[in-house]
This record gives sequence, structure tokens and C-alpha cells, in this order.
Amino acid sequence: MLSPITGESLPTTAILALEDGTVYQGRAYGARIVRTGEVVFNTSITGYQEVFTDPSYTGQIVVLTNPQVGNYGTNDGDDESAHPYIEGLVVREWAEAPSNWRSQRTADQFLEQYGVPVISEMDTRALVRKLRIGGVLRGALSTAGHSAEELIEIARKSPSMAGLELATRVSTKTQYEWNTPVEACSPSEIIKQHEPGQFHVVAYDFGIKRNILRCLTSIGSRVTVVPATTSAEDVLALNPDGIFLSNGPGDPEPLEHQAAQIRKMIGKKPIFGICLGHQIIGLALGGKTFKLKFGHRGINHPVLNTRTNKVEITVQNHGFCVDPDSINTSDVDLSHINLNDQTLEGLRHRSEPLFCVQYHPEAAPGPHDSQYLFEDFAQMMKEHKK
Ligand SMILES: NC(=O)CC[C@H](N)C(=O)O
Repeated sequence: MLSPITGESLPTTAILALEDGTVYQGRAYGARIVRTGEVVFNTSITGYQEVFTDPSYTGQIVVLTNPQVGNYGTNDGDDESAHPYIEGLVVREWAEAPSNWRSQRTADQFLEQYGVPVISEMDTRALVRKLRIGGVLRGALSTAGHSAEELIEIARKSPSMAGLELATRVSTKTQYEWNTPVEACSPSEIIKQHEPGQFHVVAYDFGIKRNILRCLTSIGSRVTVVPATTSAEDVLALNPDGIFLSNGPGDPEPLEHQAAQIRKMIGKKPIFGICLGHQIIGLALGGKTFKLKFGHRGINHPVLNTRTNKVEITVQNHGFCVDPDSINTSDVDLSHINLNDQTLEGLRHRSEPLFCVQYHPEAAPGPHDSQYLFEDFAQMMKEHKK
């Protein structure tokens, strides 16, 4: 990343160049800088601040298909982590004058403050069509006056997402307690208000979203968050009632150490994983992961729960997937299937207290259909405590 340009004569033109040589020109907003990343699209109609601050977007330039972004500003309450993690943002229309009673600063000020460039007035439909047809591509986004030729080169030299380990980069470096009281949380009414602190959950932070911590709190857990490199022995020494594996950025495949730690803990304590956490559990069970053509990112992905035969409308943000053929189904149930492309969305061990989902039951933002999974985790911890 180069230093941002500041001052009065800020460039007004932004360029997005892709590794295949395609170049788009638009209007520059956010920070004046050049950044690279895998160009991915998210189809959510709301929740842009949660997307900006979801650490799972590390290494990615995000295209939002909702035609107007920024219209309700940003506020301190909607952050999913300490700061934005997206490398860059691509929008059709960037609302310069937000209107919302909760807004504390514009989305532009927020991204500018954290060094994130924005390109607006883009034909996002054309770009998304391209990514859907050909698959996601690396890109370079400049709001700092680079030439198209320079940017294509920068995009081509940027790291590929396949094989990239990013979880330990964004993880907390030190263990901490999440003790925001449940009153300050806003989980759905679906999660019952359990007696606070009746469970102790140790949560692996691979890039954890705050709403997961809020949901764990609202099922009555005291949560100890531990770094991504924590050993099984150190986790078990904390004597938790349950172990949680978070979402996070990058390719799951390099996380062999993490998968080995989880393998040692299967059957010892209830385990629940979300997204990257699900992929690590898949690897721990002897499975394999692969990269999807353009991933799943949005808040209306239909998923079949194969145990209840009910369909859930789910929130998703992932580019990799566990290969169902690599899972030994005599031990593990393929509990959830994506109804758009039939990919695997969940696993549940048949005899041990372990389950995980590829999607986001914490739903920040999104529909609350899947929040029952937190309730399931509470029941599992209760039964295992006896
Ligand atoms: N949200 C996540 O945890 C994403 C997991 C992983 N980085 C993927 O893209 O598939």
C-alpha cells in the first residue's frame, strides 16, 4: 500500500484494473490511495457498514450491487470489528448526503479515515456479470492518479487468494474476555435470554464478527476469545463448556495447525463453527476444501436444513467450500445444502457434540432464520455439562 494523497487538489478520477486487462473508470471517493485485492461482489440491499468491517473481507475489493450505497451513513454501533477490512469499494452511486438519525459520520469519511479507496459511478451490473461468467479476478483500485497500464501490472503482481493464509494476520494477538452485557446487545428475540454466565465459551478468533460474540452472550455465555494459534491443550486448560470457531479471511487449506488442534478436541467438548470455522472443522474431519467460481455473498441465500426439511434464508460471505465427497458420511451428517448451487452448507457429527455451518447465523445484517443454531449450541453445552 502506498501512502495516501492528502491536500486540496485530490484526484476525482478512480480506476479499477483487473488482472485480465479490463479497466474501468469512475469517480474517486474515500482515501486517495492504491490498493489491491480479489474483486468480489455482495448482493445485500443493506448492511454496508457491517460488510466494510467484517474481517473476512481482508484481501478483497468489494462490489456492492445495491445501486445506492452510503445513504444512511455510519455509526459506532454497527461495526463488526475495530475498523474496515475491505481493501476497496466499488459502487454505482455513492450517497454524499446521508440521512439517518443513527448516522455519526458519512460512509465516505469512515472509509477515508481508514485508508480505503472507493470508485463510484461504476456499471456494477456489467462488472458482476463478468465475474459471474468468468469467476473472480484480482484487481487494483487507484484513486491516486495511476495510469491504466500501471494498475494492470499492480493487479497482476498482487497475491492470489488461493493458498493465502490471512486468519492469523487478523486474529487477536492476546486472549481477552468479551464481557459486554447482554443488555447492550441486540440479538433477535429468537435467542432466548438465558441466565447470564451459565456457560463458558472459548472462541477462536480467526477474524470474528462482533454479532457472533453478542449472540454467544445472549445464550448465557461468558466468552474468552483466544488467538488463532492457540493449542488444544491451552483451550482445554481453560475448561470451557463449549468451543467456538469463528469466521475469517483467506483460504482455509493452509490452516493445518488449527485443524489439528480441533481434531484433538472432537468429542471432548461441544464445538460450533461458522464459515471459516466450518471449513476448519471440515479439514479436521479429514475433508478437503475448494475454491468456488465467484463465491456466495449476500443476505438471501436459500439453504435446506436436511434434518428438518425446512428452508432457511441465510446470510453468506465465502469464496471457499468444503467438498461433501471428502466427508465420511457414516460419521458426519451433511446437515445443510445450498439450494442455488447444491454446495455444502453445514455438518453435524452423528455421535459427538459438534456442528458447523458455512453461512452466518449471527446475521449482521440479514434475516434471523438461522439463529436457532445458537440455541442448539446452548442445548448441547447444557447436555454435556450434566
Ligand atoms: N466469512 C468467512 O469466514 C469466509 C471464509 C473463507 N475466507 C472463504 O472465503 O470461504
